[in-house]
Amino acid sequence: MSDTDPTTATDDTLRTPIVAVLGHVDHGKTSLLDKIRGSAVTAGESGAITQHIGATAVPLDVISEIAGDLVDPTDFDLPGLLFIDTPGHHSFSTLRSRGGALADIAILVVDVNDGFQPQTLEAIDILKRTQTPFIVAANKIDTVPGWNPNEGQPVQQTMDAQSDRVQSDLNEKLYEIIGELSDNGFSADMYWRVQNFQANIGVVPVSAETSEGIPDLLTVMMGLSQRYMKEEMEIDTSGPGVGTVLEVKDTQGFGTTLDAIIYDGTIRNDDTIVVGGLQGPIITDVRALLRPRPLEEIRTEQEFEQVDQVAAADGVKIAAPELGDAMAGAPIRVIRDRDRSEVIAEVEEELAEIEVTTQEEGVVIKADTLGSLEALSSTLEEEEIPVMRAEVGAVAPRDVRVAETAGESTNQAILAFSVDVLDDARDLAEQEDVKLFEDDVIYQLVESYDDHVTAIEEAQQEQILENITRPAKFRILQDHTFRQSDPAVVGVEILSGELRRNVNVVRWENGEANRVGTLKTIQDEGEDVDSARAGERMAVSIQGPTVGRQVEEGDDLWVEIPEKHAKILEQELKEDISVDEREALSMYLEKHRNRDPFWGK
Ligand SMILES: Nc1nc2c(ncn2[C@@H]2O[C@H](COP(=O)(O)OP(=O)(O)OP(=O)(O)O)[C@@H](O)[C@H]2O)c(=O)[nH]1
Repeated sequence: MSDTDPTTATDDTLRTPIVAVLGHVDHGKTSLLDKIRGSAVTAGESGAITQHIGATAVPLDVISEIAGDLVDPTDFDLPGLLFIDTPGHHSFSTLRSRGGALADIAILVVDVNDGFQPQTLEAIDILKRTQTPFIVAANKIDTVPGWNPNEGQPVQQTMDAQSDRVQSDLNEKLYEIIGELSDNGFSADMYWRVQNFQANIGVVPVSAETSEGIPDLLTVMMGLSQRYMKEEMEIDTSGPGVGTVLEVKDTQGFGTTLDAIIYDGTIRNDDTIVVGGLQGPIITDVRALLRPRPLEEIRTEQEFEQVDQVAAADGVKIAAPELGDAMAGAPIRVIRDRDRSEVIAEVEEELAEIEVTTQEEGVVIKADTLGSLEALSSTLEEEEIPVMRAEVGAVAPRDVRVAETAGESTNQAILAFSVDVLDDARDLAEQEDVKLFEDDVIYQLVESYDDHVTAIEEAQQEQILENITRPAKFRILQDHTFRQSDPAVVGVEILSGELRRNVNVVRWENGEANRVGTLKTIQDEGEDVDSARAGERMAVSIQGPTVGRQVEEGDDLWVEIPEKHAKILEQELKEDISVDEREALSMYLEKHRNRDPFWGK
């Protein structure tokens, strides 16, 4: 272990704040992280920046070197910042700790040209829900037309050096971002105007390309943590370690291992730990704690070196037996001198805390980590989409078997978030007509499911409409009786609605609807047609009446609508029928309701 690495010094009582980077795709999360790492490597002496599992630690002296005049290291006693290496809110929601987000603070990256995009909003929702303080990095300022880059400079300095037009162009874009933040319930301003970072979101213009504004970004993050989070950073680093599983993976020579972030206490290479697993807590003995070798030694035999212990906050790879069932996003707790059952109970509680509500009827959801399962489930809850089964892991045939049992056809679906679908599960799903939805973006996953539901509902609606008698009113034309009876064939004009074949026909007499017969065919100039619309004139055959007796030329006739159909039409399908039909329906209902006010209700 290097002495200059503050994050592993066990006598520290203030731990490193954990920073996550979120934002819309391509807005520059990875570039920004790379730039921070790169600047740190350049600024620090060799070895000052250590490789960690899943995270990059940037110590305070390196930050102050990058930030120059902006930071006076004597103002700070926090050891630096620990940046989580995998950007994006997917990893952010995986990175949970007891009671919320693992990250203490976040950077929301927004492309100045692109402004707020769907994933920006999704990230904001997650930050709100987890109550994580954040600042906004308004990225790509170097792309403003006419921009004159000043590599690595503080942002106000480089902005002042730009032409008036460039300055006003950039300001306009920045104010748009501030406006969008305010639309989402956050009061925000340029960071140098923000007095109270708890009440206001600071916007830091940066370029991940030219490093302009990077000094400011680090300064603001450091200041924010020091000012508002110092108390939360006060931990007993010598206590038993507490952490979160980032990833479960095979490591050559060590079998299944856990990449984990320890956010409290210390983990030692002879500790017994409790880890959240698919079937409940796993109790196992640490075999080795691994961290990447320093860069200069990387060519030597092994990628990892063993360490005796790791203190919060830090990333570590844990090798131990029986980790096959461990879940990404699950808690890890060291037992050491604590009561074993108490620690197990704590892990159980933490697992139970991850809220995924399931119901008897609903869809099946699968996700790669507990955190993402929780995030997906909460999105579905907001959308009122019921979930029947929720699990971490790849989609397997038994998931299809479960989905198949859903009563509603819309629920015979599996929503798979960032997980594999086993080949035999895919085949089975196709065979059993269970719909599979796969995506790495929650809102897109939910959107494609929604589209599917809409399509099913529309098809069902059409099916219902097809089997329902639709309203129409028509008049027998004068001098247009082609045949008097058996069946009567007369010329008619459709007055309202759409007339179809094979319907019963009524005539209103003294407030009563009297059935006169069944309309069998409709002909347009000698050709059979299925229907006729208002305004059209047709020849129709009606089985039952004799013209001159039950019906007369000039009579107004109506399609007879069964009461049940009338009710469905009025209550459920009103939006799906034409204006014309709606008009015919309301006249028809009115006639009935003159006699019986509750008809069709
Ligand atoms: N000119 C300029 N280009 C940038 C800047 N930051 C990022 N880019 C470019 O924008 C593109 C996307 O950047 P990434 O860092 O991959 O974006 P990301 O948000 O990590 O994207 P995902 O990981 O795919 O979600 C890349 O081509 C970068 O080179 C910037 O400040 N200026």
